[in-house]
Amino acid sequence: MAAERINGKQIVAEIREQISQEVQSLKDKGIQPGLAVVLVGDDPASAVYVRNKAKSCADVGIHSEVYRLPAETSQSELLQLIGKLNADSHIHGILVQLPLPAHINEDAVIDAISPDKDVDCFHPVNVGNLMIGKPGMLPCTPAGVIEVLKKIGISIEGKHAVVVGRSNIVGKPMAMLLLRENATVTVCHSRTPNMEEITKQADILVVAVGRAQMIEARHIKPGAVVIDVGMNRLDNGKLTGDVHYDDAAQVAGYITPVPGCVGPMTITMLLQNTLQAAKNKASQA
Ligand SMILES: NC(=O)C1=CN([C@@H]2O[C@H](COP(=O)(O)OP(=O)(O)OC[C@H]3O[C@@H](n4cnc5c(N)ncnc54)[C@H](OP(=O)(O)O)[C@@H]3O)[C@@H](O)[C@H]2O)C=CC1
Ligand SMILES: Nc1nc(=O)c2c([nH]1)NC[C@@H]1CN(c3ccc(C(=O)N[C@@H](CCC(=O)O)C(=O)O)cc3)C=[N+]21
Ligand SMILES: [Mg+2]
Repeated sequence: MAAERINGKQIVAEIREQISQEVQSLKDKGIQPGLAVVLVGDDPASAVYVRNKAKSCADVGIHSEVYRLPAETSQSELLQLIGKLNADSHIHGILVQLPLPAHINEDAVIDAISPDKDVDCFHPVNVGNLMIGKPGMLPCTPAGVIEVLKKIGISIEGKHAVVVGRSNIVGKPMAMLLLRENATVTVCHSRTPNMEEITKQADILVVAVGRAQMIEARHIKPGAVVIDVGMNRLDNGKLTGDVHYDDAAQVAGYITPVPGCVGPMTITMLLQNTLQAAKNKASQA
């Protein structure tokens, strides 16, 4: 039996409709949520994401500003801009697009973002709060994956969730969010020798590796939910995930397409975090 393709567009549209309404009611109180996106250098993939983010903000009524800085921008210039955005009362969220050029220390940049405005949830304070289960900002890509599972009615509690990849951006926070939802979680990575044996036990398999189409039918338990976070550009210019879609779809119960699900969900969670940051500030005032 072929897997059900998860309709990301529909889920994204539903959540964005709700965000729009909440943005409007904040605006009625005189507050417009604002997001600043900072892009250093001219990586073409990053430029596409940054454009998508700005357009998505406009669609739901969030103010956005994009700062495009040349690749040779110094770390201190970047830190100065972050300081200015931290102090700007119209800006509730700050996102510095990663990766940064090699001469800039990413940790120093992330540390400089005010945790209240850290809509990526990359700042150590927010990562720590996530780890100990305190309420706060949630990381966009992992939060988007949890939303997708909930929207399609998959119960997470008690399931064996396997995450492939352990980056600070995706794999590690993904494992933490699944654990919060009471899954039993296993994390695989490049030193996992018997990966196929482990992925085959997954009821929910989340793949975030960055290797085009590496996960095939043989890695998947019949009926499993397969969530593909990967974004790989092929030589022909097409985007593809870390999962071999056609092969995996023969075995999986549900599967997400690339493009069309986790990417747009990530941006939707960014909008949600920006809205939340604006609401938090309004309630403090
Ligand atoms: N849709 C979206 O919004 C987003 C998509 N992405 C995409 O997700 C993918 C992963 O991104 P990111 O987490 O930043 O990538 P990283 O390169 O930071 O991490 C990749 C992880 O995969 C592991 N890995 C590498 N090779 C293998 C292998 N052969 N078998 C098992 N594990 C392996 C690495 O292990 P080790 O730690 O041992 O090196 C590492 O933990 C990329 O395609 C990226 O473009 C990323 C962010 C957002
Ligand atoms: N500080 C920071 N925060 C991030 O969240 C962040 C980052 N840096 N660096 C890069 C990764 C990647 N990422 C994506 C967001 C949207 C799509 C997206 O919209 N994808 C569309 C297609 C896009 C296309 O057509 O190229 C889709 O999957 O349908 C993809 C990838 C966020 N990231
Ligand atoms: Mg760097």
